[in-house]
Order: sequence, then C-alpha cells, then structure tokens
Amino acid sequence: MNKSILPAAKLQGHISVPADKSIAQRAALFSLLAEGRSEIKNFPPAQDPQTALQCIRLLGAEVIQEGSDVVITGPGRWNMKVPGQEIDCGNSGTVMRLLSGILAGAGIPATLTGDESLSSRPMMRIIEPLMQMGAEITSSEGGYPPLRIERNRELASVDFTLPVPSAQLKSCVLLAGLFGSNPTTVTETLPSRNHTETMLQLPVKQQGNKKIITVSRDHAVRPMKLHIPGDFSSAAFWLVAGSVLNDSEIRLSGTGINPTRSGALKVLERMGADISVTGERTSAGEPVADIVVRSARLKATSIQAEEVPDVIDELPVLSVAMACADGVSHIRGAGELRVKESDRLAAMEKMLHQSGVQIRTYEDGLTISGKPDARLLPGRYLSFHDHRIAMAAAILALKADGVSEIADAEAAAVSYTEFWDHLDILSYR
Ligand SMILES: O=C(O)C1=C[C@@H](OP(=O)(O)O)[C@@H](O)[C@H](O)C1
Ligand SMILES: C=C(OP(=O)(O)O)C(=O)O
Repeated sequence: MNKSILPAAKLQGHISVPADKSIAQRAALFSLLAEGRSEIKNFPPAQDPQTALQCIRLLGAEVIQEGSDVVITGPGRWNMKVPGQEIDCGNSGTVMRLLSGILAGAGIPATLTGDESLSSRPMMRIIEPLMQMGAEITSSEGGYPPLRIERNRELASVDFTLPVPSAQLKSCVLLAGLFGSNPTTVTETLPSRNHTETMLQLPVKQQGNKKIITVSRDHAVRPMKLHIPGDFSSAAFWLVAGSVLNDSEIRLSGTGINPTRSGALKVLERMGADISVTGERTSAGEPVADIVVRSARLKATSIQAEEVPDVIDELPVLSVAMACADGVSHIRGAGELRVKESDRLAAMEKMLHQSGVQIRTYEDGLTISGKPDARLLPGRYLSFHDHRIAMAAAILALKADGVSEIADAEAAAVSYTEFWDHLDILSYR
C-alpha cells in the first residue's frame, strides 16, 4: 500500500496509543508457561503481538480473544506440546528470540521461521549461549533463521554476561534458565528494557553498575491478570510530531513510561521540547502516565552508546526530530540499528537525504544537520517493510512543502494498527 501524506499546519487532539507490543508479546509467552487461566486486558491488534498468540496456540495454549480482552489457558511450563507444524514468528525478533529460549529450555523439538526481514536478522547471539547450556540448534549458514531446535536433555545452568545490551537476548537466556535445576544468572552492565524480570518477578541484584538476574526451575510462573499500558514507542512518534509542528498540542493518555524504555523523553527534553508528564500511576508493575506535548523550537543533541538501549526503537523518529532541530546532532553507538527489521541507519540516511537534510552515516550512527526554519522537500519514501521507518517517514512528511509518498505503508501495523487513523485525527491542514 502506498500512502500519500500532505503537509500539516498543526497537530491537535487527544488519543490513546495502542498497547505495548513488548509487554503484550511477553504476556502471551509467559501465559503459556503458567498453568491455568491468565486474563489480559487491552491486548493490541498489531501484527507482532497477534503472532505471539498464534505461536503459543501451537504449543498447547488455549487462546480466546474478544476484542482487546484475551484469556489464555496455559498448559504450564512442563506440559507444552510438540508443535505439529513450523512455528512462524512473522516479523517479530522478540517472539523468535524469546520462544527459542523457552523451547530449548523445555527440550521441545521445533522449527522457527520468519518473514523475509526476520530471516535476515542475526540469531547467533542466542544460539551461542543456548548451545553453551546444552541445547542443540541448527540455523541457516551464519546463524540466520529458520532455527531448528532439537529435543535435548535438561539444560545446564550458565552465568551469562550480555555482550550486547539486548533485552531479547537477556530474556532468551532467562527463559531457558527457568527450566534448569541449578540457578542461571544473567548480568547486564548497560540496562536494557526490564519487562521480563518485572513480569516474571525474578530476583534482581544491583552490584555497582552491574545488574544480576537469577532464575531456576524453582521459580514459580503464575497465571497473570494484566492491563497492558500504552506503548511508549508508539507515543514517541507523536512526541516528535507535536514538538516540530507549529501551534500543536497532543494529549496521550495511559502511556507506559518505564525508564528503561522512555529515554526519548529525556532526549527530547534536552532538545528543548515542551512535554508534561502527569497522573503517574502503576499498572501491573509498570509506570504509566498521561503525556502532553506542545510545539517547541528544538535544538541539536548527542546520543551516545550508554543511552542507546533506552531509545533503541525511537532512534528513527528521534532522527526526524534532529532533522528539524537547530544545529548538528549526533547518534553514536547505535550499530544495533543495522540489524532491526531493516538497516535503520541506512533507511534514515536515504529518507533524510531525500527531504533535503544534510546527513552523514557511520557504521554505528548518524550526524544530522537540522533545518529548523525551512519546510523540507517532499519525498517518495521506502519503508523497507519496516514499521518504524514507515511511521518516521510519515512524521517527516508532515513538515514537507508538498505531498510525499510512503511505499509499503501497511508495515505500520506490525506495532501500530491505528497509526494512519490517528494521523488523520490529529492533523490540521
Ligand atoms: O525485548 C524486547 O521486547 C525488545 C528489545 C529490543 O531489541 P533487542 O533486544 O534486539 O535490543 C527492541 O529493539 C525490540 O523492539 C523489542
Ligand atoms: C526491533 C523491533 O522489534 P523486534 O525486534 O521484536 O522485531 C521494533 O519493534 O522496533
């Protein structure tokens, strides 16, 4: 689907962003592990979370979905069934990496496949620690999907220090460790999103700058009752759009603001954004708030490696903010963006270049010379079938002085089914 985007004079209105994809996928997978009835409210219709539901069905979970209410009856960690077919993880790195940990831990033979994008994402990072624990896994040459997990005996425990700050890798090893008799520990020095340890209520120890999480088969996984908060990563598109368009004010209710996820708030505040966060509360262990963003004149900033895990999925849209900010901005230490649903550094370079913004790419980042006072050139943008790139292009297109086109715009539905409707609701021309 090609989408034409007209420039906007301003953005105004009130929306609730869709429920958090990371939490929804975990809610599905952890309900599979918990024996009995889990009740999940506000489960999102987006493609990745729906993929997670499909996958757990194949492993013996009963899933009843009525609108956004989902009831999952899990077989429990020791009673999952061997799937009668390949498990298609679609576009979701999270599902493939977390499910691999579960299947290897349980010793359930299965083949995990994915779409074209997922099939080119690196899996060696999970294969290595799982094999070190005793799992038998084969992949395409170089460690790419499909993954074949063989039946294996009980995995050994491992003390694993994350070589990359990846919540998917952390979660994969912890989930495999849930099946072992001896404790497995995962140590991280740069904090990545903590939904797995929070939702599974795993013991966490902080030692200086090291966080150590411990897990073993003795740790109970109980059925959950959960209302999934709004997805901060989806909110980030509006935080940037509301900042860079004049006369704008957008209210976002019920958005997750977990500090391991919401680094974009700090980055935008540093850039001079006018964002207020009110009504802070907790929903199922996750901090949630209402956010209001108003137009502001943004100034350039730098994002370095230490900050990258907190803003990892927001970097495409933050680079749009940088393109509209006064001065030269830098992103470094973000090489992980090259192995997401697309090579997001290359995609942003192409997009911003087309809009007339000066941009330089490095192996691990971008340097962007902002154009705060100029309308940008309209573009014919490729999404590279990547939801975050499609949506970042849409925000950029609002600032252009003509009509832009986005190819394969349907990719947005991987995380944000209502994105194009929300864009219409909020835009004034
Ligand atoms: O654990 C998760 O839910 C995620 C972790 C991050 O990936 P990495 O673990 O590869 O950094 C993030 O980019 C992805 O969107 C979701
Ligand atoms: C990288 C992402 O997701 P995943 O790794 O789960 O495909 C994302 O949603 O931006």
